[in-house]
Amino acid sequence: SSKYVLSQMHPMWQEPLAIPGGDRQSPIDIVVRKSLFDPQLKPLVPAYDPQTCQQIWNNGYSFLVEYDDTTDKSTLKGGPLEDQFRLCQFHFHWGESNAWGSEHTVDRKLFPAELHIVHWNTEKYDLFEEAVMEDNGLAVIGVFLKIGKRHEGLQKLVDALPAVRHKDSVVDFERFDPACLLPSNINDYWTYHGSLTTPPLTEAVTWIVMKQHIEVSHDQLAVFRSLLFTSAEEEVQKGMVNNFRVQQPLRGRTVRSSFS
Ligand SMILES: NS(=O)(=O)c1ccc(NC(=O)NCCCCO)cc1
Ligand SMILES: [Zn+2]
Repeated sequence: SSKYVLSQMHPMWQEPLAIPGGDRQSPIDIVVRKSLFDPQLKPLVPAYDPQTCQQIWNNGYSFLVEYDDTTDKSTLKGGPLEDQFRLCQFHFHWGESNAWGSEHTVDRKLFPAELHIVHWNTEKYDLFEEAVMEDNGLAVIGVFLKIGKRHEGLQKLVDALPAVRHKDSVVDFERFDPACLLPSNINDYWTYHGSLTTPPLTEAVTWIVMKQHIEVSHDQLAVFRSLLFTSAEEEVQKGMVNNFRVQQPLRGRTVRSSFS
């Protein structure tokens, strides 16, 4: 584990003084021995159609790979979820060094990066914008990244990143199946009720954090760090690194595990 003082970080946005609700914020530290095995948790059922992949967008926080979420072609159900959810985007959070970068931690262990696959509840809501305001509106799968062998499936995405170097740049991106970024075992996960980790920080998320990480190479992660927070017009260019939120108080919440 890496004991680093990150106090001199330059947060990309100011933590608001008052947070909506504020007692189920994300990310959190997952204390493994305090998580509760729930035998009623079902296997997760992601069903993604790569044809719904549309574009990559640098939004000034991260880069989002966005999917057409106007039909039920790419869905997530099962696990802790009662309803069917629709894939809308995935993105990552990472550090300036391999010593930190993830948003969630496991027994305080930091990972160099974390993938978030974002879905919204299409049984209860008609638009993402509605779902993002409701307590069971979103489901986000979190996957930790470790530095190791090159991830062949990720390379197609890495090769496209120079085209979205600056904030607000967008490039077409087709036929990418996010399932290739999931670990081989998706039956072992932790789940808890939390929030978005960037504004609007709304407490709408059922988090599903995979126990098994995926591996990417040092060079692949280095390309993430070549992106910029700033748009092409700005004089001072800022490297897109450390785009993670610090851990938030658990406030009495229980983290359930799908494995004992
Ligand atoms: N880091 S996180 O908690 O996974 C997260 C996910 C989605 C968002 N917001 C988001 O996707 N807004 C885009 C709305 C586009 C509507 O289609 C913010 C943070
Ligand atoms: Zn995220």
